Amino acid sequence: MPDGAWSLFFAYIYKLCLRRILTMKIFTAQQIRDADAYTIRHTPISSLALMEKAAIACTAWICRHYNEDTPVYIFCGMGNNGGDGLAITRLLRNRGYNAVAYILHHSTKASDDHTANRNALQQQYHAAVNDIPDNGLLPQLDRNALIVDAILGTGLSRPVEGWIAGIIQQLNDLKPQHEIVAIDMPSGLQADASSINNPVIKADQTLSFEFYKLAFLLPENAAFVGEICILSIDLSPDYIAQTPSRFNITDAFQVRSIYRPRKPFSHKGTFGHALLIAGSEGKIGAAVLSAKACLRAGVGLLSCHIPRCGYQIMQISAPGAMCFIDEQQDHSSGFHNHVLTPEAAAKFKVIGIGPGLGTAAGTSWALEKLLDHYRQPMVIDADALNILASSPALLKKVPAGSLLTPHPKEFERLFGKTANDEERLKVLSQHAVERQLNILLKGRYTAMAFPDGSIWFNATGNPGMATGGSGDVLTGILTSLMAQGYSSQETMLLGVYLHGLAGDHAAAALSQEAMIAEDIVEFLGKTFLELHKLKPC
Ligand SMILES: NC(=O)C1=CN([C@@H]2O[C@H](COP(=O)(O)OP(=O)(O)OC[C@H]3O[C@@H](n4cnc5c(N)ncnc54)[C@H](OP(=O)(O)O)[C@@H]3O)[C@@H](O)[C@H]2O)[C@@H](O)CC1
Ligand SMILES: Nc1ncnc2c1ncn2[C@@H]1O[C@H](COP(=O)(O)OP(=O)(O)O)[C@@H](O)[C@H]1O
Ligand SMILES: [K+]
Repeated sequence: MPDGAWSLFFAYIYKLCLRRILTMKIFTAQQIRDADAYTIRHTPISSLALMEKAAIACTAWICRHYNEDTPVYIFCGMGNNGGDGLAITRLLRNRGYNAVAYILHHSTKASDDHTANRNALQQQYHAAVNDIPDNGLLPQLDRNALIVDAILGTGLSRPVEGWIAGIIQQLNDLKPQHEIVAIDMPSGLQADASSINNPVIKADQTLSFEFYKLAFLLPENAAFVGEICILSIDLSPDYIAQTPSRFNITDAFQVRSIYRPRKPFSHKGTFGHALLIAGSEGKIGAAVLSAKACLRAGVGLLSCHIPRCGYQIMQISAPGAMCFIDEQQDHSSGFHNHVLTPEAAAKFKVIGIGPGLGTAAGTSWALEKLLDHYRQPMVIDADALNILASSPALLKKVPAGSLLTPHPKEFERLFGKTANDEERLKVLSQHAVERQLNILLKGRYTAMAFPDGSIWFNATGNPGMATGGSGDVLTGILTSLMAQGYSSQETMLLGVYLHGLAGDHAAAALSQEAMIAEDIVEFLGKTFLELHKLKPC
């Protein structure tokens, strides 16, 4: 290739990487409007052309997923979301689809781009434009038609009510005979606030522009959002780069830039010695899963503190791990002895505690003693969290920089009930900031809150991981990465991503149903290889 072509190629790859990094940001509805306006002001693209770009991307997606025989009904509002719908109707017609637009007059004034697209559609395909009167009655729809929801997008300014709410209800009632594809947002869903008890379209698929919206990542909105596809419409990279966002989503390139491949002359001392405190009678499996994950995620040395009943089980299941055997048969109560002096504590790069630990009185007592002496960041999970939840004074003693990994029930025990998911995120972040802790809240999109107030979501993982022991595996991975010298924040971002991706590989090989927590450990190897192959951006 000539030199000029190479530099063009590299510029293209750089732009691609930059765009990937930029679109990790989750903007508010207002910031998205600003991005839109900035792009129109600072690049040679008009607002109508931007709408056309959005419509072209949606049309291409629809054509890839539905054939020309599918009747398409497009319900359009009076704003720019409706404008998108009208443009999509025209573009689908151009491609031979029987697409018809229905306009809902929820406002007396249409946006300029809505009007321009209405005129363009009417001029080319007069019969494709219909108005729905405000009696709120839906037209008769052909069987198995596709419904496109372009009623309301990020311009939603209040909960939907009245006859528009009635239309949303009627459209939802048409499922499952008809699938619904929402443009940008399912109508009625607020981008940045809870929509609990509001009328919202229940989309099977949401085609959204440029960014994930916060609402898409909240469990309470799962029934509205369906599958998500983010379509790029080339909003200004300058605006995106210079605009701070509190919420972000991790991606492969970001975690690749955190991941540090091993240097040829490194030795087991380079990768740290971790102490894992886990297991009680009947729950030694949790300790084993965690230990195996810790070893597979690359720790240099691993010691496990376990009750007497777990000794043989651990040595046989995870021969790579060393064992400290507690005096107690069925639970651990002497693990604080490892850290009574600073010299003893310094032996371990990190302590991971919790999986299957139990909440016996002796265990709670030892945890209190441990927290009295140990000031390094720890990884705290499961029963260790339950013990902390029962004592606010103990929670205060957790060393700054520690990682707390509650699932929703443990979170509620620790920090109390909340009215909705948005409020729960606020509480999550507030505790991370005030206590200088890194706290994740497990789920489909695990939310990770950091002491600087930022919240990162993870998108890897699948429902196959909803099986006992998956969380124990995560604790092992996080403990391992901390031991290897990753910072608390790096550990969380990288560890949660790897855990989910290993789960995705396990599901692809074995099915979501048949995969079990051990399989997440088994597929960590494939996951590291995949990460290693990526070039950091
Ligand atoms: N930024 C981008 O990346 C790009 C964005 N694009 C698209 O633009 C969309 C945003 O468009 P938008 O700003 O015109 O808002 P939109 O969602 O159509 O709603 C506004 C209308 O709804 C009304 N209204 C509000 N609440 C209501 C309620 N509860 N019940 C009833 N009515 C309600 C409000 O009227 P009013 O409040 O005055 O009554 C107004 O008429 C975005 O989602 C995307 O699809 C792409 O085209 C290109 C690039
Ligand atoms: N539907 C899902 N999509 C993605 N990840 C999931 C899903 N269900 C569970 N997980 C992941 O599996 C893990 C389950 O953890 P946890 O509930 O603590 O399990 P356990 O206590 O049985 O070890 C979490 O990391 C969670 O994010
Ligand atoms: K919509």
